[in-house]
Amino acid sequence: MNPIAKAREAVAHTSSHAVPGRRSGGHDTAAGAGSDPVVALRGAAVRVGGRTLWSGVDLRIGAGEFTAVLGPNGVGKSTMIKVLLGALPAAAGEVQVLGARPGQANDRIGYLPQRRSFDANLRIRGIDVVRMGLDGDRWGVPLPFPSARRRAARARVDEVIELVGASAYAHRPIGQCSGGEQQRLLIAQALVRRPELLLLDEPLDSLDLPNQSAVAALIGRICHHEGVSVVMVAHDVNPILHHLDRVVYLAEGGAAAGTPTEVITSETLTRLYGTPVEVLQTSDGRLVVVGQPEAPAVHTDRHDTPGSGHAAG
Ligand SMILES: Nc1ncnc2c1ncn2[C@@H]1O[C@H](COP(=O)(O)OP(=O)(O)OP(=O)(O)O)[C@@H](O)[C@H]1O
Repeated sequence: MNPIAKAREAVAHTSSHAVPGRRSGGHDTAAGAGSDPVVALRGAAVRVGGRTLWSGVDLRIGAGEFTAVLGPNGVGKSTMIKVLLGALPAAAGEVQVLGARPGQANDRIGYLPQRRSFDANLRIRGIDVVRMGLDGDRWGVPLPFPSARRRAARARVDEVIELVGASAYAHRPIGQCSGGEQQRLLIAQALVRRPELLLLDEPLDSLDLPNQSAVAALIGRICHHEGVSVVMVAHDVNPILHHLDRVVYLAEGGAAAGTPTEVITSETLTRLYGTPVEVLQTSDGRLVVVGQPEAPAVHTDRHDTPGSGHAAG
């Protein structure tokens, strides 16, 4: 076995679920080894376009945790979300989500796909976008609900809009809301059915720094105060670092999971990627990963050059 495969095997066997469950940020949630996991993968692999993106992934994500899925561009982070939703079958191994096969518990999951911006001329209001999370499959058709259920639905939409702090602009056309405002409204849409698990695909992408912090804090509150488990694909871990319970780093040959301080280290990432990786900390606490490899055949829109330093994620 070559040294890289050996290193990957070592990481796959020690890190994915054997990293001790010490908590990072002092969030006292019900998560941990004792409770049923919201997500469990065993020996999982995924193939797209005839190529294996990752394989041998063993992973347990506890209930009530805020977990980030990290890794180089093109490693298959968004694809993992698709696997969890049952949109793409695992090529090998076992995958369970909320105790069921992927796709079978989707009515208990809120999902925010990778960001799509709204056309500035779109007249549909923010509140209507949120409402679509409840009855989007019947858009434009009068609700057959009795009036008590209609009132309850309206109350839930108002409640969730208030929860994300979007009351001031929810009646404006969504195309006229800022990127951060649109993202809050989309998070409200994903929350409106009271999901137990929220799957978020790069929700901070293309937001400016203040909005990244504000939306990260909102997601942290939704997780730790509302008790919704969150699995979030992130390109940069720094805006969410202080809200996270766990991180999962994906690599071609496995995954490393644990608290941020356990996983985002030179030693763990060097073992995972089988190549020297250095984790540096700036004076303001930001993490910078140097030397993390690019996955092969990735798209090229926002990639760093291989071997260059970039924010952890
Ligand atoms: N249906 C498909 N057919 C062929 N290749 C695909 C398909 N879907 C995804 N891919 C490829 O699989 C790889 C992983 O894609 P994915 O979007 O999961 O990566 P990612 O880790 O989320 O990347 P990024 O950080 O750049 O968003 C990419 O190289 C992508 O081009």
